[in-house]
Amino acid sequence: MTPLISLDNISVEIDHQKILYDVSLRIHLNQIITLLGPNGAGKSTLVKVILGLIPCTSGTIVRSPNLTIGYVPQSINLNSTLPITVKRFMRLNKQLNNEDILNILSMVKAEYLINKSMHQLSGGELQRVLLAQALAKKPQLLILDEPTQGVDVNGQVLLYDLITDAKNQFNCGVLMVSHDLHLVMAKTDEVICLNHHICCSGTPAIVSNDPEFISLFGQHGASQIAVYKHHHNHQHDCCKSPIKQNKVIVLPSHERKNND
Ligand SMILES: Nc1ncnc2c1ncn2[C@@H]1O[C@H](COP(=O)(O)OP(=O)(O)OP(=O)(O)O)[C@@H](O)[C@H]1O
Repeated sequence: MTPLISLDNISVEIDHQKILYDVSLRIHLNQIITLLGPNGAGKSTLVKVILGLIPCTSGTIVRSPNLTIGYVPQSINLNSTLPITVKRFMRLNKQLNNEDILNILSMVKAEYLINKSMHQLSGGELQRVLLAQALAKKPQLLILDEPTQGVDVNGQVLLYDLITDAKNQFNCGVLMVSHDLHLVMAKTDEVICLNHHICCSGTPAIVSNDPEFISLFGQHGASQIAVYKHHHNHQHDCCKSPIKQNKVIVLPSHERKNND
């Protein structure tokens, strides 16, 4: 199958600082890729390169013809002096009529927000509206940069479910930056760990029924605990998370509490 986008040996240098080097990846339709790595690893930069917002210093990018990309940014800056309802925000996409807006909002369980001010939305509600706007163009590729920032655990579970539903509905490829390993892994076809270069990648699998996770996240959330397979036969220092070769990740209890 032809990839939606292919990156080959991409490097990005800004002010003589190497932010990315030797990054190669492919994203296909109907595939979810999760990008993880420590702060400052270049994840957002890579996303911007893929979006065409930042040029690469070397390497090649090939996009499939007329590729449509829906993008959910890390955050948006709304002018607090300009009131804007969810409906008006959705209308910034001029091709949408009222029915389209309602349909796409109901897809992300946000139709009840249609007349609410964007400034009054909770973190989870805002992310769902941003997701709706990204989905409104029926993207072939959906890109999300830390979509669960400021969202509580139940909201995170819902958001990842909605992303998976969207992938199934549109058969699109999905690339998301996420730190929510324990929630996102069961939804992910491929994990890429970035620390200025791709230092490891692998395929996750579902683990089990840890009673503590069940009590924290409920049966549904607990079913999403990660297994991470490290494909390389060498070690890197990039992965802050407890990723070991072919080992199950079990988050330490203090991290679980932090995620509460
Ligand atoms: N326009 C820029 N000019 C100079 N340096 C930049 C620029 N954009 C990013 N950087 C630097 O590149 C590095 C990678 O930044 P980036 O935001 O891509 O990391 P990240 O992995 O997304 O981090 P985080 O997890 O904290 O969001 C950082 O050291 C950052 O300061």
